[in-house]
Amino acid sequence: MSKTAMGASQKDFESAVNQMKLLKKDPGNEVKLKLYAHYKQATEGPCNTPKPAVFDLINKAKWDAWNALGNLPKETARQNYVDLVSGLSSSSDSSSQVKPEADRKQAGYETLVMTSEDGITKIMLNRPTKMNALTTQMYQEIMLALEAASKDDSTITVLTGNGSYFSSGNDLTNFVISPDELEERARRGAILLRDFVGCFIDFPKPLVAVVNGPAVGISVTILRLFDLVYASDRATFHTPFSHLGQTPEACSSYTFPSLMGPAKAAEMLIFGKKLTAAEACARGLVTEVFPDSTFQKEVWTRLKAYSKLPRNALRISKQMIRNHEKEKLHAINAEESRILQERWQSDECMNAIMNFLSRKAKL
Ligand SMILES: CCCC/C=C/CC(=O)SCCNC(=O)CCNC(=O)[C@H](O)C(C)(C)COP(=O)(O)OP(=O)(O)OC[C@H]1O[C@@H](n2cnc3c(N)ncnc32)[C@H](O)[C@@H]1OP(=O)(O)O
Repeated sequence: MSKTAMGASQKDFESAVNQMKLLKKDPGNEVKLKLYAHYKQATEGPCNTPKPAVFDLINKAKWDAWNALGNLPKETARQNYVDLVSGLSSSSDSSSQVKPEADRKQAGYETLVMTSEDGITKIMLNRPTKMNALTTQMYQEIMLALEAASKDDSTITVLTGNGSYFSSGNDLTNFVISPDELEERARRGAILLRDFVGCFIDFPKPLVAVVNGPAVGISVTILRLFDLVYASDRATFHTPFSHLGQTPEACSSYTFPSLMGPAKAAEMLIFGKKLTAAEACARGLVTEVFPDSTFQKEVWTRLKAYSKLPRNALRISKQMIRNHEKEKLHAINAEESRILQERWQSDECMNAIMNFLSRKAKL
């Protein structure tokens, strides 16, 4: 649907509203909130209802989105709504078309960029405007990408981030749900977490993290399941679980104390101390730190040289190291996921997420 000098007509708007009802694929919470806000602004004007109670998570998030539009004119909101729906319809149209094999690989991932070159498969988190915060879709796509990488003919697999962050961890809007959905969503979240971490425990080839910028939460704890961790000196490592009413995951309740000693692990995992790249390297979480100005060049030169080493020897050596603790890691992963399932339903966790969503608290 094209824009006109006058903006979208009422007819365009109504047709977009109807198109939304036919949309097959869930566009995700973020887009749904935007659509809601623009619909309300287009039909009722600026937000005019009382702010919902703090525990009414879903209505509060909707109210915030509508209220954030301020005095945006109805015509502009109508046009924005039409544009949003038009973007969604064209992407779902194109995904339903049959594509040639080569295209399908690229189109398969919406939140990642996956490339293979010089014996290296690179999985890049690609949500730079949200600091590569991990949505449910992203966890699922990372698992698919790891499975594909485990079977391709590359020697090394790399995970990195696009933009200024490696990743800001779990996307906190994953928790924007109504109270009656909470139990079921926590149950599904725990399964997703267990399966996600399980893919890293079982990954059969050398796995390298290229930590291009700050890392938060699960994007820090998962690092101990990599074989090499290269970090820019701009990167920081932050696990603010207690601040979020949550507890450690990705086996870190076991791997961090064994890596850096219980006292240093407690400082990070219980008290949320943020480490610089140099500190993380001193504690054994990072293999090597590079100046940000030469980070990409130095790291990729190093990895290209490693990727020429005998592939099977690398793979077998990695598996020999991992096999000593694989069973234990899976048991710890299951237990941590079970505990988080309970935590996600706690008032402490809900309050922390509400604070983030209402921008009272930032790390
Ligand atoms: C099923 C699996 C469960 C696994 C469990 C894992 C536990 C964890 O990972 S806990 C860690 C959770 N992460 C956080 O608590 C980080 C929250 N984010 C922040 O504190 C700040 O955004 C951050 C310090 C990372 C960056 O601050 P700024 O540089 O000031 O940028 P902005 O805050 O303006 O961020 C830009 C944009 O991105 C959105 N964002 C960033 N991180 C997240 C996140 N983790 N979840 C949701 N959204 C995130 C932020 O809201 C901004 O969005 P807009 O306002 O729409 O522009």
